[in-house]
Amino acid sequence: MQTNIPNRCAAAAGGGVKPLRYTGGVLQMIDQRRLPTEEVWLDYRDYREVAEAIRTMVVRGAPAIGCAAAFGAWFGARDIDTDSTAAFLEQFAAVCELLAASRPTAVNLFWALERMQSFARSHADRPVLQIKIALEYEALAILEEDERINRAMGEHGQKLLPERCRILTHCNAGALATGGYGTALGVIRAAAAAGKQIEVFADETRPFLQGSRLTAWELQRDGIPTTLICDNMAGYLMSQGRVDCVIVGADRIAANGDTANKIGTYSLAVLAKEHGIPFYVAAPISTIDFSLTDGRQIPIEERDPREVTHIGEQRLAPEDIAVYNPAFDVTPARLITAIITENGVAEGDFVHTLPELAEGTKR
Ligand SMILES: CSC[C@H]1O[C@H](OP(=O)(O)O)[C@H](O)[C@@H]1O
Repeated sequence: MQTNIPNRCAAAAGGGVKPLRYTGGVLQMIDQRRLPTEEVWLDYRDYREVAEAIRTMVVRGAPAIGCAAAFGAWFGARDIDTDSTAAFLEQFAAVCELLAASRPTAVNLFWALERMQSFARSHADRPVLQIKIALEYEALAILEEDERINRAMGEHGQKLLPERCRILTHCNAGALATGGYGTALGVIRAAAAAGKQIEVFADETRPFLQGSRLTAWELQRDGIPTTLICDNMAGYLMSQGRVDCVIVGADRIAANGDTANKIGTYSLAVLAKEHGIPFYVAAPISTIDFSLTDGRQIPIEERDPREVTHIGEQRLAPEDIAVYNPAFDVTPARLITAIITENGVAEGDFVHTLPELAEGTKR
């Protein structure tokens, strides 16, 4: 069922729209493929439908994907029909495996599913019904924690910014990519809320256009001055001295700070280095994959060539042309000035400064 419910109140509060809502056992997600022209909310009650929503990018953005997967796992657990805890845990693992196969790069997906499974295992001494009830609350906790984490991240990040700051951002690392408030856009929101004079340049971010369709939409609703540019304009803008820093999100950060993010991020980092512009990554601790020593180990998703050859139904390229469509690239740590998290800002040798920040955080 589709419902058109304006979400002005959240936007007015400067927190941006919340892309997921859970009410009465139904997960409602805004269909991000149809923004900015249509604000359509879709209802989800089944884990397979949630997996498809992640795969087709109804919901996208590393933390938002993790939040959606947590509710998908809860839906799958709810429908398991057994009183045997061992059988339940085995079937629940299969539910999480299907959800994990939806997209490969954003580690938050796997972090959320592992958190749901380890939560279930830790309650293995309880009756199955009690485990199921507890899993619903764990999914809610993951969603509610996410906005709090992003607001803390925003406060740490905004302290890095001068009173007047012209920020270039890529893709959408906003409220739409999270449980609320955003990561890179959370830093921008926090700086604006602190009274700093913020101006944003948003890369359109081909081929899925998260920048022109989502970031521009979010920041316009917040009343934050934003200028949309094509991806190939970023270098010229920097050469004109019109960018004070770059702030982006992340989908997976290796232990040495190498960062996978939307395709085009690496190019921006090289350009920023050339022009002596600070390059910041904003991401929750849950986006750091300490099991990977460096970025070469991060799986990079390749998506449907049609995303490149078409805009909607409009064909842009000749039929049968070869297409390469990696959804992410990896920015080496040496090009990253600082990594902003909810626990503070990591700089310098990330191999040491990231674990220090992560100390004591449920990962
Ligand atoms: C707050 S992380 C958002 C992150 O996810 C985006 O990828 P996608 O839109 O394909 O899910 C992009 O890499 C953003 O930086």
